[in-house]
Amino acid sequence: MELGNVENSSTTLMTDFLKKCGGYAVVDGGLATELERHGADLNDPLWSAKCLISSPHLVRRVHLDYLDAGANIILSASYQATIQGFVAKGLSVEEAESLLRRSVEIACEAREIYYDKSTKGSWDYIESGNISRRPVLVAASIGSYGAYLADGSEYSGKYGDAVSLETLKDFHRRRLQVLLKSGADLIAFETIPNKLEAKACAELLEEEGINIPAWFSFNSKDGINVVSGDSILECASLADSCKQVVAVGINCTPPRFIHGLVLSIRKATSKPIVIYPNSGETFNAELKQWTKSSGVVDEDFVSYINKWREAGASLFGGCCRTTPNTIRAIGSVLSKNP
Ligand SMILES: C[S+](C)CC[C@H](N)C(=O)O
Ligand SMILES: N[C@@H](CCS)C(=O)O
Ligand SMILES: [Zn+2]
Repeated sequence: MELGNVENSSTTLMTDFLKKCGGYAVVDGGLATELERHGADLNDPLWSAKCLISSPHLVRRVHLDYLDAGANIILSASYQATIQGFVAKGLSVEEAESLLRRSVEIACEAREIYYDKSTKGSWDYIESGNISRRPVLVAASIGSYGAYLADGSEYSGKYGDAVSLETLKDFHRRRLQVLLKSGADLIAFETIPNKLEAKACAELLEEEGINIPAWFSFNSKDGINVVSGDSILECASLADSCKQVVAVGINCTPPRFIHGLVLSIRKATSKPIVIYPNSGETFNAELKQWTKSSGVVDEDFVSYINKWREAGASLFGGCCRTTPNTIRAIGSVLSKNP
């Protein structure tokens, strides 16, 4: 496919999707958070991806809970699933690649189950007088290199001088190729902590001639820059110039920082902006636990939504420590102000 066509078909997918959703779409919430709430122990270098081996039924269950809560986009459990990480656990490369594909298949199965249930909520989208199914996209999650390091590096973005653009491209290449052929509608690059990694992902998308749309989601700890200190404007501009990127945004960042970041991103791109903050709590990477003190309750989280919408965002969900209740509340706010 020529690059011009790639841009057109990718952009159309997101534009049509948002139109069908009524202009604003609901993204799911914390996947790992819910896996833990259901009893999974994620104190492991694979973190949530461990469940792809030990409890795939639980992953499907959590996807389904988010669909029941109103999500239009669900993200696969591949955030910290890497071929390198699975091989370090003793799996073969073939088994590792199969688990990556499985992460997307599980999300697709949840979507099928959800549609089959044909509940009132799943038939609430009306087009030309006809009642249709609520649009649901499955996004293949790709966590940053820092996620694979399993030491919380996605919250610093400091990879050291030894990690070059080529290192990052080599790290991401094969997983991206596998996930591209997994049946996902969208690739979600999540928690990108620095400009170098954004550049690596953008170059890979272009070099591989990829015809599935992608979003780039950065994270921040000051509301001004991405976590490494790189400029959010420069990161968003980089995403803007990549043809395959259909949305740019922020995830796993405290809600109080989002408004300013949306305003900055809007200066760099006219592409849809995706926002899925965490609860505002802090992650202790050594214990792999969250420090509870500083979080916001669902009502507070949701009170920000209209402000983020006015600033220019159009896809809203939650990241770590948010739950189906958060997502239900987001859907409710959006439907009250169509
Ligand atoms: C988004 S963080 C909470 C994911 C877990 C982290 N990469 C770790 O393994 O410690
Ligand atoms: N999609 C991942 C992101 C972690 S930052 C999750 O929700 O667990
Ligand atoms: Zn998160």
